[in-house]
Amino acid sequence: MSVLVGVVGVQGDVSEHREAFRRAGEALGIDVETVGIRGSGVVPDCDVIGVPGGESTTISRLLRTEGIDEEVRQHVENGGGTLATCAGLIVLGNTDDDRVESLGVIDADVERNAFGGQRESFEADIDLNGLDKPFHAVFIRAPVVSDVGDDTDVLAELRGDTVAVKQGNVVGTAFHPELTDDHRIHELVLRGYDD
Ligand SMILES: NC(=O)CC[C@H](N)C(=O)O
Repeated sequence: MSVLVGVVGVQGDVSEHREAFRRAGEALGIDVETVGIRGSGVVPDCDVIGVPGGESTTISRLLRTEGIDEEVRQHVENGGGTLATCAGLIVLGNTDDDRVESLGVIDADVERNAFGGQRESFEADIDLNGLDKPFHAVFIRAPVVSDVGDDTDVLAELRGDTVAVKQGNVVGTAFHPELTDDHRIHELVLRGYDD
């Protein structure tokens, strides 16, 4: 059996995510095929989707104009595996920034650019529930999760701020797990597809 992973490809680190999912599949012994999602009609065929970082204003607008937003909503509501990173987390969660049309399918309030000016980009080793060793996380103009709903678990915090969440098969990170050679977060999403 092979698992089809679609990475929303309207903007952001698409090829890095596709590669990370392939490598995570290899590590788990799962045959992973990947596809870029640039228009409607692809998400319904995907077992797993990734929504990358980039600029959440642009990504949310393109999802809507391309007719991908409702398909993503359906996928998440049907329990499909999903990895949403940085801007992807902003778009799938709830933000009160009205320049972003967030979908609200991850029950988490997300604050854009929460680390502000001088700490726009930084790296940190963080402990993440479900991983046995710390994860080296790259933060780029990253958001934080300011509140989560009852069905959403906090996976990781950085100095008191929530930076990774899990809701069923959906994992959201404020940082960029596709930018390092450590694919354990992509593996977390693929687990459950290994039979
Ligand atoms: N690296 C990122 O994805 C940055 C997200 C960006 N700050 C936004 O609000 O959309």
